Amino acid sequence: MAVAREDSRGSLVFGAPGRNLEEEEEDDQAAVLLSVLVQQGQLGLCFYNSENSSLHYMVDSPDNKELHLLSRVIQEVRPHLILTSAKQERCLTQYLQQLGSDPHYRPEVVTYPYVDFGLEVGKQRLLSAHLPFLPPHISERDKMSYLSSCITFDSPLMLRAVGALLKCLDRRRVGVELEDSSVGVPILQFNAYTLKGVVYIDRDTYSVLQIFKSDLHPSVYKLQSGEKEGLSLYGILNRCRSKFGSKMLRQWFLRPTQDLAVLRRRQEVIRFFTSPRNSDVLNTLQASLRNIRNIPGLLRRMTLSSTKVTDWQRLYKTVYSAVCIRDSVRHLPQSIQLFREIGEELSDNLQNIAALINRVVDFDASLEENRFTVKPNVDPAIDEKKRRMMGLPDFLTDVARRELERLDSGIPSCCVIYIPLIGFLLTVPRLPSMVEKEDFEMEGLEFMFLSEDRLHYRNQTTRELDNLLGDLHSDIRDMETAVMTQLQNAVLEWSQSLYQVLDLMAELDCLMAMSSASLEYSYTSPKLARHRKIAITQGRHPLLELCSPVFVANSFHSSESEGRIKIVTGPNSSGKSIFLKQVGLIVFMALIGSDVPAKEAEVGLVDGIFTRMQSRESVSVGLSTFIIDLNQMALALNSSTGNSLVLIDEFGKGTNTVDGLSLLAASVSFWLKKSLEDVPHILLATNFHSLMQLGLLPTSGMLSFLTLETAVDRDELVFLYQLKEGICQSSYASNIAAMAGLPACLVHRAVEVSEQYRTGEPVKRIDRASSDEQARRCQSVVEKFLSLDLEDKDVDLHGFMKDEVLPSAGDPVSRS
Ligand SMILES: Nc1ncnc2c1ncn2[C@@H]1O[C@H](COP(=O)(O)OP(=O)(O)OP(=O)(O)O)[C@@H](O)[C@H]1O
Repeated sequence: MAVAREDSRGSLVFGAPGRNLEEEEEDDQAAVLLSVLVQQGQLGLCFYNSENSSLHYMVDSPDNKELHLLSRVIQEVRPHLILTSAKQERCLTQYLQQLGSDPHYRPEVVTYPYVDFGLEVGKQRLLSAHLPFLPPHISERDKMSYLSSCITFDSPLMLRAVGALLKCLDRRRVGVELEDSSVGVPILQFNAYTLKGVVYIDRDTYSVLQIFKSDLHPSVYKLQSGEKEGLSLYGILNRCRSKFGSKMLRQWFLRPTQDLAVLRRRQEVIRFFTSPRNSDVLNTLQASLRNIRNIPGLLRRMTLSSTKVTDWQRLYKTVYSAVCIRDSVRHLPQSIQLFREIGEELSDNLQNIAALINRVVDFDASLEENRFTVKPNVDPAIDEKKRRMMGLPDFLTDVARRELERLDSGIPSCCVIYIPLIGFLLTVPRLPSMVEKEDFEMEGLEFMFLSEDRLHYRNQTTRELDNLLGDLHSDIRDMETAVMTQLQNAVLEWSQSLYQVLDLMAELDCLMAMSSASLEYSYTSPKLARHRKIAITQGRHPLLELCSPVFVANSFHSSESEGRIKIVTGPNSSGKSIFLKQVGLIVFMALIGSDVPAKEAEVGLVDGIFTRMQSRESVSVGLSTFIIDLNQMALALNSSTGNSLVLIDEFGKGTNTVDGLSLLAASVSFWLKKSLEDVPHILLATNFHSLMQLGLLPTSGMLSFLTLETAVDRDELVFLYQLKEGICQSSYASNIAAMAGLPACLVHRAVEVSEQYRTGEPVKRIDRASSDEQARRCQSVVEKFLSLDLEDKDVDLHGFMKDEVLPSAGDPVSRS
């Protein structure tokens, strides 16, 4: 990480400047700012998301020295800015420095003085925060008791972090950069943030299993516009109709859960929609969901002065569609929890909001005038002014006629016009004789200006009109703006009902998306339970099955009785990695509540999926491939529990064979030495056949061996991709090399050497044939030498040596 620098406010700033918050606001990108404190093994944090003006807090929780919990939160939230105290624990400093070495993600790290993280300071800042949903004149005591229902006050570290975060928001004016300085940064909702029950999956696993596939990190809060999802599990399951549905799905993907109640709630909805009888309902609801817009964005704009006509239209459509969806869902089985909640919890407030907007906003006129316009009968004063405004043209024509009669006979015509903010004016055409300014003067008229060849004047009559009618246009505008503010406040007071719409609709959208995918790809609903068993019958790889014309399904059973450690061998390209990944993906899908690609599946809720598979790009990380492999293996060995799934593919091949083999054998033995309940489900693929041939593993009932079937047909290897019990006897490396197009002579020689090495024979040198050739050449040199007449003075001995004996060695005489 780069050196610390001082920002304009005297705070220390580390690392790359990061993305500018103002720029992001223009891009309509959310800014996420996270404030964190670590003290004596406890972690306290909170973060603000400007997209929906929400403050998320996490109750103080224990974290280890490596700050795994913090790293998990950062992985999920991807804050643009991390704020912490200048006085902090070493582990946090180290963690932040390490974060700076990640080329894909460089948040701005800012430190504030320790005093900004005081507990009382935090509470005071919270009290004076801008909370638009509260009535403006609420007493401090009432505000405090209300706040205690929004945010927990018994997490001191978190509260201290909140204080500093609020200061930072105010200083940077996050989301209100363009507003008047009296407008505070709004907080529209408080959300408790929790990772409890979340299945541990690290970034490498997400990447190797192709759960997400995009260059940028899959952050919940930072869906980049223009970011394309490649072939990935998220890509094929995300059929959400709304943006917030996609966001929620992403969050589910980032937080696979062990919470059985949550998973069953999702499963029962998917089961309903995947029933062929209900496909019409699915289509109708999906169509209505399209009309539900970004409620947080709309509400945020209502706290500022930037509500547009289109915002009112969208809000009306959103609320109206939500009411329609609620009414349709009320006809679906109310035994399904989500349907019941939609039916009950989408309150009549929504109808009230829709009715109020419909009664107040004149959408046609608003669009025409491109400003908020009120319907008749909302405010009698506005109606009166508008009436006057409507009658104005006739009335002014009358006035103009009378004025013309009073003017010089040389003036051909006269009008009375109204210009907003200036008032009423008399206008006459300029006569050709009127050249100089003095020529414009007329008796009883005060010259104002010349525009488009017309002269504009004020006189007694226009002044009387000003007094009588006032600045009608501006008055109407001001009065309508006041009505809009009242309407905004009413909507903001109902914001809780609107957020409820958002959460329930997002959930419905995600589940309908997963149902559509399940129908299209013929998935099945897995049985979930709190046991330590995984049983997948005829499982498939959800991505490969879409790209491959034929996919061979395979089963996987892991339990105490069927062995928890499976060693998979097979020739290269026989399907080992795909099998490992397919098991990982099926378990993952079950843990987000989705149906799975299998004939049948029973999945015990695992607490983590650990992988040691192909390594990340080592150049950018700055570590050798082997070190990365070891790090991944260390994490699996140290952090997996009897309830985890561990997938290991070709561990140990990054160093010399014997050392790699020993490390692999030692790792398996490490798990075998554990008591039965502490051994994770392990699936290990290897090309080290000597692991079994040399008997490097202890005999254990926990260990079982699987191999992928192949056949040789007329010297050609055929992959059957079918898993069976046993150990692969040959690597078939030569057949595979030949299939890959290596030259036949090279493959032949490789087979020869391999055979001699295996049988312990000395490896015969490849240059034996050419030594005969050499003997023949020597003989010819000797014969030529003997034929030379050494007595003859003209014999070119030097040339002979050069050409025949040492053709490439330069000057042999001088060398000797
Ligand atoms: N079950 C299957 N059905 C159909 N095709 C499969 C199946 N499994 C694997 N394949 C095909 O075989 C290819 C190689 O599979 P995979 O990468 O899993 O082999 P491997 O045994 O791990 O090879 P290596 O040991 O060289 O890493 C896949 O890209 C896919 O095209």
